[in-house]
Amino acid sequence: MSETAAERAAALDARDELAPVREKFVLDGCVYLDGNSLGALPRQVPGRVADVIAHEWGELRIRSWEEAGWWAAPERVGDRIAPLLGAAPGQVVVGDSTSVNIFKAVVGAVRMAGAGRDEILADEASFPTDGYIAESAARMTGCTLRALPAERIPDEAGPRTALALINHVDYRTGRLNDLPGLTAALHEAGALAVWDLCHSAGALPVRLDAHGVDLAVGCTYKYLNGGPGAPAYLYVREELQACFDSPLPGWNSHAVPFGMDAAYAPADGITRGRVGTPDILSMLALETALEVWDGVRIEAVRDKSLALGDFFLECVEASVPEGRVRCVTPREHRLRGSQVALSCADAGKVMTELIHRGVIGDFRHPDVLRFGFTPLYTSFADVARAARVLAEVLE
Ligand SMILES: Cc1ncc(COP(=O)(O)O)c(C=O)c1O
Ligand SMILES: Nc1c(O)cccc1C(=O)C[C@H](N)C(=O)O
Repeated sequence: MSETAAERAAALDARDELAPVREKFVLDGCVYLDGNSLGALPRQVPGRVADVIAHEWGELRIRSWEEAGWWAAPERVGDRIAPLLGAAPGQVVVGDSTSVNIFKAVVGAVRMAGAGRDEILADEASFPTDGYIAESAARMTGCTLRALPAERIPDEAGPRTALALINHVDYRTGRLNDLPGLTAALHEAGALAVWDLCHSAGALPVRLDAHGVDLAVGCTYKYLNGGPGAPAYLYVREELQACFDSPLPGWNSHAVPFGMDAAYAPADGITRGRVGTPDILSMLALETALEVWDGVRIEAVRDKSLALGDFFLECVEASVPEGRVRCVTPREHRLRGSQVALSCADAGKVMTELIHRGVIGDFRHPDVLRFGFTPLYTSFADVARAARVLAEVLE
């Protein structure tokens, strides 16, 4: 079997249009399938960060806010991410963590929703931070919070619903939620759709503008390879920006930040999603990391992601002893993100052993082995090797 799988992998790699992109990353002899938690390092980043430190900080110092473009970086890098989200320019701003942006988006959406809308719906399978922040935002705004399965939202959204906060891809199972359908159902109910794109941005086409998404957030350290703690982003649809009333109106979001006025006046446009001084070193590392996307079609990324997942599942089925793992990721393409999650007895110990043997995935409580596929650098050979090593560990 392993020879056949290796041969098939070689044939698939040989006709992969994204194969050359792998060379743009620093990788070692391991099979790295944890890019859905921390993306690999793009080769260009260390040199750029060294230059920012030595030249822009070391020599230009304070002048860099203007001369090196530091001040405008949150909007500029936002515009660099926007095409990957299917967003026209001027709607994405980079900064803060995803958790902080969830807070801005949820409170901002409640404030936009208007009188009588005092209920927040939240996808119950969300990454925990989404639920924690939504709960606090609900308490602060006098709303009630109702957690429910995402697919119940069309039936449950009603005249009191201000918004629903939904994860595009479930971090644990890899299930892809129906962004167009759920957004349309929320609009039908007069509510706003707020999406967390952490596990979809850079892995599949999102098409925020085309589907009329209201607000969205996401991190940049997974499929966008921005690095540990890289700043997150906030999307506010252009038509809503004039009524976006940020709950964190820091001076960077002021219409005249250097006017130092005691009274707050929000900037126009997506700039009002900013808060305080941006983390420039991380922001510029991210900007450089995004260069790996030059010339890459997100549709090609999606096709390869699904092919990698299909191939992994085939190899696992052919080689892992029957009954040792159960796939908790939907097989259907329309329901799948860019990872495969396998439920397995002693999953924590199994993952430790996989990592010891050079296959890096991760373990999620209580029994899930997660394998993330980053089409820019994951090869079919990686996937065949991961399945083979998994079979060896489980034998
Ligand atoms: C879906 C989702 N939302 C939010 C977060 C947390 O984001 P942050 O640590 O940037 O606040 C993560 C992962 O860490 C996540 O997977
Ligand atoms: N953000 C992380 C971190 O700071 C440390 C370890 C892991 C993470 C993650 O991103 C976890 C990830 N969101 C997940 O899907 O589980």
